[in-house]
Amino acid sequence: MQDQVNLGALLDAMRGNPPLVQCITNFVAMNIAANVMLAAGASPAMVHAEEEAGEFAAISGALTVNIGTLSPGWLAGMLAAVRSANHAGKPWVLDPVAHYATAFRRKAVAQLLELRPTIIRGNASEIIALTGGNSGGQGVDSRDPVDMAEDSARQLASRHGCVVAVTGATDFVTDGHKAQRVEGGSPLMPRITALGCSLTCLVGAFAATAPGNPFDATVAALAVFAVAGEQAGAAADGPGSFSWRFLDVLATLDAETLTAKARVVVA
Ligand SMILES: Nc1ncnc2c1ncn2[C@@H]1O[C@H](COP(=O)(O)OP(=O)(O)OP(=O)(O)O)[C@@H](O)[C@H]1O
Ligand SMILES: Cc1ncsc1CCO
Ligand SMILES: [Mg+2]
Repeated sequence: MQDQVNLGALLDAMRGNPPLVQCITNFVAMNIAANVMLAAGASPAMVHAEEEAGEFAAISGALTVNIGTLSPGWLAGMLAAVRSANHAGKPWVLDPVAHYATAFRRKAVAQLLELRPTIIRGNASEIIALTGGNSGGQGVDSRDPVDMAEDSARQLASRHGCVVAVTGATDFVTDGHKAQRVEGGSPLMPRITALGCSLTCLVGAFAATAPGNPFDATVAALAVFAVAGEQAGAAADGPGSFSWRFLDVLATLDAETLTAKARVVVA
């Protein structure tokens, strides 16, 4: 029997002591991800230069690394930040955006995986391809259902000793032993760019709050997105109004509502 994650307590704990999270994310995501973090109650800093990324990781509560708009200089900054986070015992989250698309990305992700991420968060196509499976992904967009990625997620979690989150219509989280699904969200979410990248940063915020429990931290971040996405989606006229409504709902979502509305089930 798996314990229920105490979602409301984790949200209050995160907001009560807003974690500084170093977010190395892509050019597309930087603004929306920072706004999502601030609305949810975390403290993001987009710091990626090789000259300072390692120093900054040492003073952050967690680090997130997203390869969406990769270049050699950024990769050097990512590797410096990850080595420093590992040295300082800080959790770090990998978002392997479209890693299957080019040799440069594949090599970068292999290097990052060797440095043992605490958590990997990706869409179904990305997670399937990380175990060498045939994914239907096109560029940064998933073309596979989450249930097709569940075996890959379990394998990946066991192989790398990390938590793996696959997101989509219903999310799946595993540490290789236990697994849970998070239902909710809105079909409008994949129609706005970089919400997955923003979610990766929020996973980092919860991991900073609960560094000893990356599984619960991941479920909590996904549940916040699922509940806020569902509420924003119910009121939105399309992707544009969804985007601002999502930020407003994130900012007002309280622990009681999160606990009452979240649909987290054992897988
Ligand atoms: N069809 C859907 N219905 C409900 N929620 C969804 C759906 N698709 C995605 N989501 C939600 O959208 C959020 C982002 O997940 P998604 O899998 O789209 O990330 P992604 O593909 O990495 O996004 P991006 O690369 O654009 O940042 C998650 O909270 C996920 O649960
Ligand atoms: C559209 C896009 N291109 C590179 S990264 C990114 C954001 C979604 O992953
Ligand atoms: Mg993505």
